Amino acid sequence: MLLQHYTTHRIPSGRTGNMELTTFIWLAFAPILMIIVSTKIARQRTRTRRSLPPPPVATGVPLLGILPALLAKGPLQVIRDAHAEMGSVFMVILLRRKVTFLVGPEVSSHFYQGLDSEISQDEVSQFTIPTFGPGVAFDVDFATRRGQFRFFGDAMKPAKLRTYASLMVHEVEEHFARWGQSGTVNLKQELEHLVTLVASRCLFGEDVRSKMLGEVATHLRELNDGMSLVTILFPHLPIPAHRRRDRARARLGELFSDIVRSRKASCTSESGGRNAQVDDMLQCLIDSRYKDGRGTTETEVVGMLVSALFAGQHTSSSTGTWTGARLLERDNAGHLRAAVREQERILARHGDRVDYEVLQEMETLHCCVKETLRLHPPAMVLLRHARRSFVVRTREGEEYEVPEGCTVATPLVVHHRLPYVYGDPERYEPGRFGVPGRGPDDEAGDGAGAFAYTAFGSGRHACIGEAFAYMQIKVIWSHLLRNFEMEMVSPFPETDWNVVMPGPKGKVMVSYKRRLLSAGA
Ligand code: HEM
Repeated sequence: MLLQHYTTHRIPSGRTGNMELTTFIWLAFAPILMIIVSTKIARQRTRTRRSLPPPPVATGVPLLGILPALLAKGPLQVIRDAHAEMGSVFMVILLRRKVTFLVGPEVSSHFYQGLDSEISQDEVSQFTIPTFGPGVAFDVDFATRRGQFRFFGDAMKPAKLRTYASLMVHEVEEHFARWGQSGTVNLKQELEHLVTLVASRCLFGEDVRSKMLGEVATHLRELNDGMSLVTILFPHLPIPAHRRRDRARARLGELFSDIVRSRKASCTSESGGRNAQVDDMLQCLIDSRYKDGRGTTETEVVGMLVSALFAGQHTSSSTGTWTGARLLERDNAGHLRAAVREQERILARHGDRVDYEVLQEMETLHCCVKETLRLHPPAMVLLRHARRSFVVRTREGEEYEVPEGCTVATPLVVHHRLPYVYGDPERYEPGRFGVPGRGPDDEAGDGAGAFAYTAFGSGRHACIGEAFAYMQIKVIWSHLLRNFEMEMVSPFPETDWNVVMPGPKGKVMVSYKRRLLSAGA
């Protein structure tokens, strides 16, 4: 039709007519030419990419792959051995599943920054559904999940964090007031309990907190214990830990549904169904709206409460305990002294006031926690699924094509101990983060670039609760440093590698004696 229109009406005779004819031919054929050229370029690119080798594969047993090695040596050793043998990009086969490991900042950018349509969390996170429950996280489509994470993000803005800081201080003071003049405690158990109380107080208000003392903390522990390495492969395997997990999730569902219902009932119709008096995360979640204007359902709010508690509870309490274990290690007496001196200086400046602004000044303590997280990241390995193949280039200049359809893993436990990123990587050295001028793109300060430090993830799925977690741990440890002399009386804890989020294994026994720190210059 278009061609007919031009031939009938637009082509006059003579020179001008010839020019118009030429223009017309160009206009008509240019798109076709462009398509031909771009198809050729695309084919050329595909050919170049196809010629790249896949990552080297670690040898394993037929059918089982590396499973026997995993059971014999544990995940950390298997990953370390494969990394030492094959370098920063390698593949292992686990029960016929291909898992490509990427170690080091140079090969991590697509993992953290790639589009979800190309490298996604969905396929590898289905095992979390029995823990988080229906209607949330990986039980829902991408858009709904992004909406739900936005609701969390709104509840973690600085204005809200300011309110949480004073609630945290109050809860921490109340908890440690129960300690005697001197004594011995299991620090791990103490902090597990305290972190649950603090999180529930800040995020869900008085309603949930009053129930916390009873059974919620126990159920959260059961959820964590029910997420072992076996769970990733067989989330519904009928083992006792999974049965306990399912019972715990069902009970938390009942408890939180009651709370949501009674909170909703207290919302008056004059306030548009909103509770104007309450300003906690529970209320935020109840009031939140998805982009299409839909409100949250009771099941979703309950699921989000469980998810937020689960995401923050074990991660923060184990980081609090590891921070203590590191600072109380004999070799680290100098770092402990530096952290105490910082508290003396802050006392001199602000008296015993601890709030959001004062917490920002605790840089030495911040670096102590950050260095703890480098050595003991609660998320041992982060996972994705390659929906499309992609190319990675190692530090040595080798290129590999990570195949479509495989699982992609970044093991933080190895990644954070690379000697070319962190000098003397096994040493606890909070000062490595304290050099002024180091930007977020050069966390390690040696030019290794972005993705060198990923305790809170990075890029598209970076942790939403990072600032909250730091605040909470700093409130706890500033209080302990100011009010107690402490000594670790059990050996330095080993790591419990059996769970997905490894923490300190066994008891962490600490003796304490009360003191009152005086303000220093
Ligand atoms: C020391 C404490 C914490 C650590 C070490 C930690 C670590 C992480 C890591 C590594 C990720 C990225 C996961 C990935 O890329 O696959 C993540 C994501 C996330 N974290 Fe945390 N987290 C902590 C505390 C919290 C708290 C207190 C909350 C608050 C509710 C929270 C909520 C989340 C959420 C919602 C995501 C998903 C973000 C997304 O996918 O867009 N975390 N966290």
